[in-house]
Amino acid sequence: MTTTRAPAVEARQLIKTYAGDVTALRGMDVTVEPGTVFGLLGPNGAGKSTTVKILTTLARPDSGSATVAGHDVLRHPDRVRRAIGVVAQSSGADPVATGHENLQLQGRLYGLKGADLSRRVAELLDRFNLADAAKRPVKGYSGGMRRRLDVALGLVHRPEVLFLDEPTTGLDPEARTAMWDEIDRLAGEEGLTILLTTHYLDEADRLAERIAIVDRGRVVVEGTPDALKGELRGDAVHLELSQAVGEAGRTLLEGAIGRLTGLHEVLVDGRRVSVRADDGAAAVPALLGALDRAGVGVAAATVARPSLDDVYLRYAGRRYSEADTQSTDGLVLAGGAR
Ligand SMILES: Nc1ncnc2c1ncn2[C@@H]1O[C@H](COP(=O)(O)OP(=O)(O)OP(=O)(O)O)[C@@H](O)[C@H]1O
Repeated sequence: MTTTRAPAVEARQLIKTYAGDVTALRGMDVTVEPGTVFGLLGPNGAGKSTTVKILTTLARPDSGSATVAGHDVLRHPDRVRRAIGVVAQSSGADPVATGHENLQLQGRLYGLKGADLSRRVAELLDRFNLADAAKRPVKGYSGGMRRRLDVALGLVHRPEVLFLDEPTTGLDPEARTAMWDEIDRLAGEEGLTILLTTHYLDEADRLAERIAIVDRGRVVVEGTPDALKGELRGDAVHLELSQAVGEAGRTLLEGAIGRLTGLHEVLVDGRRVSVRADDGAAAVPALLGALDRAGVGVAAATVARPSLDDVYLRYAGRRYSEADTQSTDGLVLAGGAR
């Protein structure tokens, strides 16, 4: 017999307007199944942090409802707080205190004490590879160590649901990969439910079983990374012509390429030819042949799997990079999300 477990997180039609008439959420819906990693993906200002703030009881929606670990965030915020761990964008650790002291304090805040507290702190220091640095003040930690301590702090009281708000922003590539491995481990071995927000397409692709793409305060599309990418049929083939073609050449080429089988969405623009192909590798020789017969030289050809950036473009109607007007710091574009 199969039993259906209630979602670990369920938000329905959340609306939130800030002072100054900024509508941060315009009907946000999120459902996260227990024991899964869910990624809220979107550029700056999309509404990810506001959603997390409401789900973690730090902000109230104007309307809409939400439950976390089965508790209503508005009616039982205290129960929600006991069931969740929160790793905010900015570190909550005291920089003057040591890693050990920070964890001890956090544990006491959640009512742990004595041998139970000491055991939990030692376990987390070990687990997050911070045992050697445990007696050093946090201000001397590297970015990666601080972030690992932040996650450890969020886990002291053994929460059911962990919220990670941009867990790897500002980390170098090595620390980022280490954090990804850690998140994988938490989800896999400990059955923790994780809701993470991220700007990084490749991060969502790598970690999350399901992704919701958020744009202007609502989810524009949701699904598994593969399903989202699979919606973009086949491979993207890009050719660079040795010379730009004019209007007549464009029509001629689009016609010639369009007659080849297995190719769709042919677009010729100056020196660029973009085509969707059922099988990109097989399409290249056929394309080169067609262009050769049309007397057009080709300087370069690339075949790429569709990226989440392409999905974003399709559903949000703009490029991920264009949507992010405030900061492109570390933003991973199409190349990172293959
Ligand atoms: N306290 C606030 N007061 C006024 N406006 C706010 C406040 N917090 C967020 N906003 C605005 O609400 C919108 C959504 O912001 P939010 O921080 O939820 O987006 P985000 O997707 O988390 O962005 P980021 O990736 O930059 O954290 C933005 O237009 C933002 O400027």
